[in-house]
Amino acid sequence: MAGRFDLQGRHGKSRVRVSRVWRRPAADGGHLFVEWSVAVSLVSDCLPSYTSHDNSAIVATDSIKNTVYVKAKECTEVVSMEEFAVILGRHFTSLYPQVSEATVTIVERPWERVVVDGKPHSHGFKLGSEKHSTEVTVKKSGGLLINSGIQGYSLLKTTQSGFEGFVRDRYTLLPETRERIVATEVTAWWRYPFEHVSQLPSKPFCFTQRYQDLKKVLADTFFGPPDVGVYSPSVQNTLYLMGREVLTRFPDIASIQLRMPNLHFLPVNLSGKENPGLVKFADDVYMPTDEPHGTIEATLTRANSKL
Ligand SMILES: O=c1[nH]c(=O)c2[nH]c(=O)[nH]c2[nH]1
Repeated sequence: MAGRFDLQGRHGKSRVRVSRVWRRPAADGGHLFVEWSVAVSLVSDCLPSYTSHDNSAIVATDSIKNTVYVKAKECTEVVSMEEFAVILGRHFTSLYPQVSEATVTIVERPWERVVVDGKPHSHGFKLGSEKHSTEVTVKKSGGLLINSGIQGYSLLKTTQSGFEGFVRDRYTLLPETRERIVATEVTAWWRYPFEHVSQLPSKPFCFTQRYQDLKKVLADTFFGPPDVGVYSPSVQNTLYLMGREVLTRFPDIASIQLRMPNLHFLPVNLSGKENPGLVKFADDVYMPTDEPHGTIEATLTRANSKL
């Protein structure tokens, strides 16, 4: 309590951009490279800095920023984003008595190794699209929360999608269809099962590999087999099947949250008095638009989960 008011504060540094190279020989697969945007937010007992001129308990946000670079330097062995976030969280909560909790958020810029003449390049990278991110909270007790996610994962298929049987009333114009384009930009968040730093796997569990595997399960479920695909009766149903497949394939994931906007491709029909039937839609010409777009989201949680 600070006088008559209940006061809770946090401070930290956002958008701390750091890159790291791990210089493996070409024979071992070449250089590894990451670019991360790191945010650190501390729960720290420094109330006098809010209510008076006493800054004596503040870990300066400038020092927080410097720490990100010091820890990146110290990671001489390859680390995943999740591991790096835990390293930072443990550092702040163990070094400073006044810091009871640290939340570290990292978003990765998706640099991907290029392939030249069919061979993975030893030190060349290009920027991909979808982004991997993580939010890790470490408590002084060692209590842990690791959520990771994917953003901007754009998926589209040109057929095997429809939408029928929905409410028809005086507000309805949309025709029913069994043939449409379906496109979305998936955002997903999932929770890892480690609840204390002592439970963290050394190896071979690798957060980065898990991200790649999970991404593949999401896409494979969305698309279906390469030759025939799989019919989607709604974005809702496809979203559910994607989430269910993740929970089925990865028993240690307790819960997944999926957001899948429905990015519309509208049939083009152009007609006027002088040019009747100028363009008649035959599942060929569309007007892409994401404004407005449908918003479909759901969270799937394992039925027996503690969450
Ligand atoms: O898959 C869909 N789900 C909806 O809820 C919806 N609403 C809409 O107009 N089109 C669609 N498509």
